[in-house]
Amino acid sequence: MQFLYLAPVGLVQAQADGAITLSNPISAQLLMPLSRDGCLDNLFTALQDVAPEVRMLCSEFTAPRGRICDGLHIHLHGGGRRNEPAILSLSIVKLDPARLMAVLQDVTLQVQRDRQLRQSDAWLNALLASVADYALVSLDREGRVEQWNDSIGRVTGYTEAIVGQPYAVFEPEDTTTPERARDLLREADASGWSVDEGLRMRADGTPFWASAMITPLPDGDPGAPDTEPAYCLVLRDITDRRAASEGWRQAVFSDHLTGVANRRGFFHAAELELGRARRFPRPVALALFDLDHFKRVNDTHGHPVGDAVLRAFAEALRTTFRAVDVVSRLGGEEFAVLLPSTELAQACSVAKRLLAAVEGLTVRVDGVAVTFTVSAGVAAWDAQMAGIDDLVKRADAALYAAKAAGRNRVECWSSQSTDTAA
Ligand SMILES: Nc1nc2c(ncn2[C@@H]2O[C@H](COP(=O)(O)OP(=O)(O)OP(=O)(O)O)[C@@H](O)[C@H]2O)c(=O)[nH]1
Repeated sequence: MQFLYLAPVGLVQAQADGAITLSNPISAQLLMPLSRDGCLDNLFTALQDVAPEVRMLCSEFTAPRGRICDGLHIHLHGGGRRNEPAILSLSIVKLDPARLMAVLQDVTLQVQRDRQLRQSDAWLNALLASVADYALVSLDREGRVEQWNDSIGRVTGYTEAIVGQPYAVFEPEDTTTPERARDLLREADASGWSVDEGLRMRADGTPFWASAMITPLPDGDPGAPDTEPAYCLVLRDITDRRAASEGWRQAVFSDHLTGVANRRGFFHAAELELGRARRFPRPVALALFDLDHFKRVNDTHGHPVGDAVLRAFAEALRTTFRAVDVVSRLGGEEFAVLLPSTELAQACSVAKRLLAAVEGLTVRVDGVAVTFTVSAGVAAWDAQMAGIDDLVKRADAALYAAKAAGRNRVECWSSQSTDTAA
């Protein structure tokens, strides 16, 4: 009896003909406004105007007990204003041949929310179906693709098999690091969004230039499982726009002779990378390269052959280092490579690999075959450094040590190499 009174839903016990034998306050609240004469003694009479079928449903239910209806929605005329119920949910159970139990609930808000959700879904589906050059990707907390949709298929060609993969799957191999991918999520957390522009790859291996914007989804529940959607990634194919600005970028940031980044491009990229390393600590290494006795190449074979050697060396750098590494010509026969997310030892071993590749290289131009060697100095970023100039100084000291020790070798920075340089 106490349960009947305290239940958060309307409960009505009635006889087979609808005569009410027991009801709780909530059911009275819900049914009273429906009653024509202000009396509440029969369930069927109370529902006569809004759900006349209930009487018939009960009379046609011939089994001795069982569920007559479940969650039947009753739409009330004129409801929904001033917080009045507009939709009731009604379930009726036949307890035995003589008794019915009805459960009534005001589901107005719930139904409205469902309708709004369905409407949002319809809008989103319409959007996904009509956008031509955007892929709208939901990501989980770890940045993995959470769901596939048509826009992803259209822009990137990926199928549902992409679900669960890190969003870096859209980026060509070696053009990013897991740290870089995480940076964009953290940046989005901190400032509401993050944008990255760069090369992306379709499932069939064709590249396109994309702008990628990540925004955290509102109301993310911090306790939700890691696989729940937590970010929205909007990937836009901007190859056309990029083509228009490419000439300008090339002129400002590329070395005209070798096509790698120029001094300006290097310092621009390095400042960005060190900014990231300051915010989200991770290793960064720098390798400086200087061709050995390059003056002799020019003096012996002429300047055009020297140029061909510089171009061949830049190509060797490009093929040895990862796409995410910033290969640049600082000037003359001096080159620099910035290696994000790389420890000193790893950077030294790649530099050694490069020297070995150069040793096996013969540049043939105008009937002349030229071989050459190169020296390298490698240093690693540490948080005590004021900026990129400090890192360049260290790598330069190591390079000086490599030249002093006989050339065609790699030196990693240590306090001793600083002494040598001094
Ligand atoms: N062909 C060509 N030569 C260049 C270019 N820029 C600088 N150089 C030459 O690079 C040479 C650098 O010579 P040095 O600084 O004496 O160095 P090195 O002969 O390589 O000797 P070490 O570095 O001590 O091994 C000079 O002869 C410059 O003229 C360029 O764009 N093209």
